[in-house]
Amino acid sequence: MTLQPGTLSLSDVSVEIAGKRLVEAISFDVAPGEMVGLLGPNGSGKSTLLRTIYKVVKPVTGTVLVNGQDVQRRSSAWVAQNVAAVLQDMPADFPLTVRDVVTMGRSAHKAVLEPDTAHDRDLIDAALRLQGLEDLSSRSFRTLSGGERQRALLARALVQQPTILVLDEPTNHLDILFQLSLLEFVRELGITIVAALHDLNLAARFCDRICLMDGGQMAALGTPEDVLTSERVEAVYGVKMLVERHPGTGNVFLLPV
Ligand SMILES: Nc1ncnc2c1ncn2[C@@H]1O[C@H](COP(=O)(O)OP(=O)(O)OP(=O)(O)O)[C@@H](O)[C@H]1O
Repeated sequence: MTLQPGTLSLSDVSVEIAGKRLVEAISFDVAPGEMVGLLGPNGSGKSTLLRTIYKVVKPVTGTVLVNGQDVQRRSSAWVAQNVAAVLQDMPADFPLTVRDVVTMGRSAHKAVLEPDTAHDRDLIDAALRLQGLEDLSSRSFRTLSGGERQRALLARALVQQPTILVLDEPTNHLDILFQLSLLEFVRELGITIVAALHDLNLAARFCDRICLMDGGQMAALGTPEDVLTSERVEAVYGVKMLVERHPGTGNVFLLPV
């Protein structure tokens, strides 16, 4: 059986740092083109779990298979060719332009010091254009606003041409229009996405399934309708929420009571 590109499989993944279990026996599969949202309170282990997918953290138990391959047994270069990550609060105190930062995404597919080709430049131009960054391309990355930086980092991930996109709170610095357009945009890419999100309503609208984390464990996994019940949200977040159907989209939406 051949696996379609974009298959992700987490099996019994646990992470321990400094003797503390931060993630406990998480298992789920993500199908090609599916978007799974990781939800959960602050400190519930979302970022730590995401780090195991792009091989920055090594699990103490379990495996992460990307396209059927155990990421721990593959090189960082192989992982970068298959998985791109857009992270929150990336350090910005370096003297690179926006274009330089986006260009870094191509390094996953190139040897050290290999010059850019016309194909690389086309991809970089297209990603800058898609993220509305053409006019900012020669600006220093560190002078960008939080939202502009986020879009530049997404452009960098796009030129990496991943089969799986990992997003860690991608809408953090974005105004509501950019939150919606970013999530619409990444959904239309048609690639596999795992995204840590804090906004339950955006997650309900854009994710096929939700993995709800609580204290490093999986509290629930399923469709937004199945996972985001008022009882479960109150149990995990400690907040009473009214769960309704959005009259326009038909998605569930939640309001604090
Ligand atoms: N390198 C580390 N050393 C010690 N503890 C860590 C380390 N990294 C994460 N933690 C702890 O692990 C727990 C989970 O952190 P993680 O960042 O994965 O949570 P999160 O769900 O992404 O949180 P948030 O929503 O606040 O971003 C937290 O209690 C955090 O303090």
